[in-house]
Amino acid sequence: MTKIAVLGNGSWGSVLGSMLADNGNEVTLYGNIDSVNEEINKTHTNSHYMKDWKLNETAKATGDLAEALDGAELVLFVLPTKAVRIVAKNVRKVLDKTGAKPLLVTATKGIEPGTKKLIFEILTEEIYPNDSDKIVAISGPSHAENVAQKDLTAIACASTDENNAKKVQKLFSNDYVRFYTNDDLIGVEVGGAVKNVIAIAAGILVGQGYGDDAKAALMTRGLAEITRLGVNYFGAKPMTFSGLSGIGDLIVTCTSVNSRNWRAGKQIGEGKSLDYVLKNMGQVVEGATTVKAVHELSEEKGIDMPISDAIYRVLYENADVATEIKKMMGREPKPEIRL
Ligand SMILES: NC(=O)C1=CN([C@@H]2O[C@H](COP(=O)(O)OP(=O)(O)OC[C@H]3O[C@@H](n4cnc5c(N)ncnc54)[C@H](O)[C@@H]3O)[C@@H](O)[C@H]2O)C=CC1
Ligand SMILES: O=C(CO)COP(=O)(O)O
Repeated sequence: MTKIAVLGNGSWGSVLGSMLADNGNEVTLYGNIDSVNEEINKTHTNSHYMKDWKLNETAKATGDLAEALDGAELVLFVLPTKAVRIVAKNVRKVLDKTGAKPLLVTATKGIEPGTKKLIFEILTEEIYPNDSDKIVAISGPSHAENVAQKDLTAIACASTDENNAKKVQKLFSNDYVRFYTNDDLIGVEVGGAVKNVIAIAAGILVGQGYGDDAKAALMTRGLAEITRLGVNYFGAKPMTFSGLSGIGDLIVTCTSVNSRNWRAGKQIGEGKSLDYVLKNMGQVVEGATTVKAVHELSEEKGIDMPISDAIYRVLYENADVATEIKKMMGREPKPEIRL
């Protein structure tokens, strides 16, 4: 039995925490909403984030970070990107006091605007400077709603240290979720983060009434720009984007009604404002944050990211969706394969 702290008890944190408890581990969930912590402890439910579902009864919740981290050998970050740095700083303070050196795992999918850092880079900076070997990222086509129902799922677990990736693979795998190790930590994180932007675009196309050809074109060209950014700016391996956290996650997020990014895009395509959509979602829409970082990179580094740039303009510069689609289709002719 491994003692695990899960930071973030929304939809994915609750489901992963419960799954790890099902796998025989001692799990404490940490979250910043008292009523959610109380509900998990009293009725083993989390009705705001996961309707009609019960957590493993041994999983506990707390709003006290030191209590969650006490004795933890593994700390799993399942927070929205915008909360990772602040919580990581607080984790560092606790670990400095106790001297503990737990393995860090991130399930968060995003790029921090401003710094343009991936999640493992934030955790390295804030918790283990110069030692990213102690960090593993998990990413792949996996919706909390499906895993909660024990649907069959496959996820990549990536680290610069093969043994740490294998540790996570062993601890997290069971008869319905299969984990594959991957040595491209960067590529796995880039794929998981940027597909959220493309999923917003996929939703917008549906909201505008476009069909299957448009969806397939968007996903394929979306993967091309994810790969271009991953390889040219971050130094990812191109093959990673043919894997679970590349094409795999792109497929599920661009096609599933469970995707918050896709649902947000669909409403925007139907004419709703971003503010309205985010307020009513009640859960994180990571693509709306990551698109800022991607747009900054496209402008500052000259990386050609036409879909992400158009989504940025629609979300943050009031650009008209139909005009953006027309502009995209009218770009100068290009060869298909180029990095
Ligand atoms: N929901 C899903 O199916 C999946 C989500 N992810 C990723 O996991 C991450 C989290 O997503 P969800 O669980 O879906 O989000 P969510 O919106 O359902 O829950 C977020 C949780 O984080 C907590 N939180 C926010 N700020 C906090 C802070 N400063 N301190 C402590 N707790 C804080 C909230 O109280 C809430 O419990 C995202 O990066 C998402 O892309 C990845 C795979 C699947
Ligand atoms: O990452 C996910 C699926 O793999 C979750 O996507 P959404 O945040 O769009 O729901």
